Amino acid sequence: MAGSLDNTIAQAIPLITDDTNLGDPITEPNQGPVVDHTPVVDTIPAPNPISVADTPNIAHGGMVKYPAKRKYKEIEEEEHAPSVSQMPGSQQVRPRRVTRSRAKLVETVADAHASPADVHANKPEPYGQPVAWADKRAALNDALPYFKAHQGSVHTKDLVPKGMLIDCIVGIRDYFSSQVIVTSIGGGRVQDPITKTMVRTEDQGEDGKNFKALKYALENKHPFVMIADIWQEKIKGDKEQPVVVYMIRLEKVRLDTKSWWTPKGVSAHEAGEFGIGTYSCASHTCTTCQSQSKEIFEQGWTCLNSECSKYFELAACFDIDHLTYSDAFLRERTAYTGPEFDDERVPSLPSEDNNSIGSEKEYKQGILCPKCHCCSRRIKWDGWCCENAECDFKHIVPLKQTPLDGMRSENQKMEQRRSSSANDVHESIIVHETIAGGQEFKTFFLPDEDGKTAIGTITRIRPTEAALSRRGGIDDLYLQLQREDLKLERRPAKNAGCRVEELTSHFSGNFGAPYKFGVVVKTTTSFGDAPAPILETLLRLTWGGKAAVETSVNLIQDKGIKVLENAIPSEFEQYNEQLVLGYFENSKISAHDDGEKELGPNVASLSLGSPSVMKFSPKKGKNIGDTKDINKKKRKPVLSLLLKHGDMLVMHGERIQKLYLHAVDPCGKHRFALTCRHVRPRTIPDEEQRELSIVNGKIPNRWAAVRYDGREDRFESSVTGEVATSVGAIIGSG
Ligand SMILES: O=C(O)CCC(=O)C(=O)O
Ligand SMILES: [Fe+2]
Repeated sequence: MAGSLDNTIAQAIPLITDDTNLGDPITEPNQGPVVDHTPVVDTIPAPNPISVADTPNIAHGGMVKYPAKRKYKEIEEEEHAPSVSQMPGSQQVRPRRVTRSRAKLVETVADAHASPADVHANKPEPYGQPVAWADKRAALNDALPYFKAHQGSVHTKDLVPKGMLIDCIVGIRDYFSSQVIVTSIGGGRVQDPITKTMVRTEDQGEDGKNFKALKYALENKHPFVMIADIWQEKIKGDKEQPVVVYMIRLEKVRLDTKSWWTPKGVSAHEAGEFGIGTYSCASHTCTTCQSQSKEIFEQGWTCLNSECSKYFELAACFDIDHLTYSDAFLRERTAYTGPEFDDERVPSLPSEDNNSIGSEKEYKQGILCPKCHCCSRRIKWDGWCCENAECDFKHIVPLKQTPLDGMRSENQKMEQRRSSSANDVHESIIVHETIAGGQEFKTFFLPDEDGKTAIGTITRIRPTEAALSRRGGIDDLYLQLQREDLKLERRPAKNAGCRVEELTSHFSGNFGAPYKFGVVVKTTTSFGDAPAPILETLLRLTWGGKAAVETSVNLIQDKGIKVLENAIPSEFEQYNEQLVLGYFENSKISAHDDGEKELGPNVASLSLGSPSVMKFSPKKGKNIGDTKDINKKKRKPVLSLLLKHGDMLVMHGERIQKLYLHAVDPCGKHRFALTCRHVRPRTIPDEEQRELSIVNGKIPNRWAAVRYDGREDRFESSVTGEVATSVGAIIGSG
């Protein structure tokens, strides 16, 4: 189906160009006096790796300092980009322009792993500054409300396109000027098994997500830059066969302001800046199908209705690689007839608000640095630092203490909601409840693949009300933690198969022995330098960990539970590491195991603040639980547990980590999870690291002399014999 060339649609999709290499194909000026369809691409200077294209009502305020050295973009190849195999291979007969553009294009692809500095070489200085730019796609996604596509080129919301990313690998006929962009619509390509590049093997259909969204916007006049048209053309496919692709023509809505990427000092004509009505592209009616098509090619008119037998007949006379757009088509400008629209491209900085804590979801999004326009993610718990290494901009919105009553009501509501939900525990799991000193122990024996033999226990320990609210109790611990600088940061997530760097959704910080965990926690603070609430947590979890081991061992004996030999040890190895995770609203930790080879079999965590749901699922291929999904990566959980403020959760038995994954989804605005482990120094091959784990994991003497007894809910000093309900009473006087 050919697009109607008469449609003129206004769009407000911000156009984002990964302009490390913004287009190159049509680089050679037409011969003769007309030079305007030159410029664009090869002259678009692209000062930054990824930037938001200028739209007329954006003010480019302030001077921009560009990074001297730009890292090469870490963007996945866009779906709309052409592949190497689409590049023509043989020498061309026709125009210099095309021949050169092909050479350039091949170069472009070959350059795909070159440094941005090379890619930008020989491009002239731009007229203005980009509204927004970033080194990483993830930063664009985090900072810009109008571009949140982690893969693919078009960001849509409720089926309406909001932003489009055009990357450095361009199509054979792609065209970029100050006012017009012609490019293909992404989607429908597959990876060539040999070259690993994305190739087009067949005609692009109408069912692609991007096509549907852009077509919808075209028909409904949703504001954007402007989609002036969508139509189909033929290009060469993976085996040089002609394949049909959808092309799109984007025009700026307002033509009276200069685009930032226009080369400095060139005339309006050279930059391709034309008014409405100055040029017009002839349309002709097809004698076969009666539909109208514009004369878009320099080589002559062809019917652009792909359902017509005369569609793209030009291809019979010319190699389709040699088709070039006509000057009239490239210079014609379309009047915008859509509604007024808000063209705000610069989101405002989050500010302090009396009704917010500062950990609500809006505080986790990225910012657009007002100094250098770099899209910057919220990496640090305390605030935003510009991600441009050359910019010193910081934006701090201090987190307020979370009100205890609000936090409590979050917990209560969650408990009520969960009490009505069934099927949280798979039938193969043995469950026992015991009470010790008022604390509720719930122990779950996780089965091996035979469904009968236990291989580990999950114990949830729920404190008494008094243990939460008494002076020096768990509520106080939570408030104290919020006053400490825990050096929490979001760190690069290890995402198998994902080439785009993403940060973890939660913030983390490590104390004691260094620990590598799904994410790389590079730094650690020794227990000697750790703040008091971290060490108090260590004492509490040490009791919890030991109590869970004892309870498990007693239950095995008392109830005659069948256990895999040595899978649930009765010994407890003292923790020497604590990982603190901080969760804002909507943060979570996705499925993982804590099965690093350096770790002991016992892992205990304390939940503080908002409630959460922790789920255990069998790993792929393990004959456990519901086996209908046995070969799926994401499997149905066999255990789903509510973790409330003050709950401890102990995993005991290293086989748990081999057979199961766990994930935690907090439901609220602010949560901490503090998890202690035993990192076995002798298993660390590197001498320096081994030494570090011993030194950093050493508990300072005055803390090592104190023990928490959860049954009595009190701290005791083995040196002075003092007993108190608050650890401060002992440490302070010790
Ligand atoms: O947030 C939690 O409760 C769980 C944390 C966790 O799984 C971990 O630190 O490994
Ligand atoms: Fe974990």
